[in-house]
Amino acid sequence: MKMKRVIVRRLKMELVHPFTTSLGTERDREFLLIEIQNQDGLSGWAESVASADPFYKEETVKTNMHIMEDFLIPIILKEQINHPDDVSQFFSHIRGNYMAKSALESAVWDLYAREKNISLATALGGVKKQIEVGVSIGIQDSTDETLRKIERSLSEGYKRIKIKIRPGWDVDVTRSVRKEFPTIPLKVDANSAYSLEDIDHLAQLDEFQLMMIEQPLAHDDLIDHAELQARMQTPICLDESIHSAEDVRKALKLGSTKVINIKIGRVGGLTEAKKIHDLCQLHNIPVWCGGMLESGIGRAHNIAMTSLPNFTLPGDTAASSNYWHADIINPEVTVDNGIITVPDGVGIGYEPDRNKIKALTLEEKVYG
Ligand SMILES: O=C(O)CCC(=O)c1ccccc1C(=O)O
Ligand SMILES: [Mg+2]
Repeated sequence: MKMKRVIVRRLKMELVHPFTTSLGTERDREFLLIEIQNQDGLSGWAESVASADPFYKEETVKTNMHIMEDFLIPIILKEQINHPDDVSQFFSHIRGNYMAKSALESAVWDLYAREKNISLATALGGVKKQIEVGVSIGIQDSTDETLRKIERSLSEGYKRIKIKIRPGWDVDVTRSVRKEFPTIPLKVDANSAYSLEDIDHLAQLDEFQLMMIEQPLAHDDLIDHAELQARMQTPICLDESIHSAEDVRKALKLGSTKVINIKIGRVGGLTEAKKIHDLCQLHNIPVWCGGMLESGIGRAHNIAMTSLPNFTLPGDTAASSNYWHADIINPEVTVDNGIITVPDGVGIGYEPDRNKIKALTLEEKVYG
């Protein structure tokens, strides 16, 4: 592969509904969209899941801009990349900055699949033609609103429900949900809102036959999660704590987790995501694809990755219309009775809509 040009666009898209977690409320998403062009005029696309604020993880749109411009893009333009797996090798001496690396690497993956005239799912070794998806429901103003939102999602066919929790909005709301919906696949996500001091409180969640509790403790912790897991029956699923297959190896050794949420951006790209998938498969640890309120382009990468065989639990990849008035791909991502059909078109399988992208672009930088 020979990369000719990298275009970084900064976009802002307004969410259909505000999304509240223990980290705060998001009303829109500002993010970087990457287009990498080769000599033959083909383009590979991806987005960075870094947001404007460093609340979920350290990275932001601005730190991504800096790392991409000063370190990563010069590598993409200079090195001979024979396969997308090479990219993470070329990036490996740059510490951290997973989301920035992932955005560029994922665009190389899309370009690679387009050059080979195959789908990204096929390029990754995907096997599933259809994937099951659930929905992530933010913290609402009242329990009633939460119940109504869940009811609507279930009527749309979503295969499982995740609700966000935080101190003051956890055991009681979960009890109400369970009472109204005794048998639905249900899980909760705390986004690191608790500490081991809350161990007795969190253990009350064992009453509710949850599929899992996602990232209850600190964003960078493995040790305390192991102590909590020893105390709770509900499986712990790590999100924020996992950046690599190495992190997964350590978490399994410690007993910190029984399920892994894979987010391509959080682990530095699709090559590392595949490694985590394979390692978990080897250890009979189920994985599922997390979400970061992506536009259609990041969503398309998530769908391709979820076609790998060990994505056995429904992911957070809901329909475009769950987030956006109008998405930036054609067609939009649609969900039929909780199922997305993995596109078999070339690359990510959805066409980026240049007119819509242009209308949402606040800034554009061209390299090469
Ligand atoms: O619908 C989605 O994209 C998932 C939303 C979600 O849960 C989330 C959104 C932003 C940041 C972190 C998380 C999370 O999974 O913890
Ligand atoms: Mg999470």
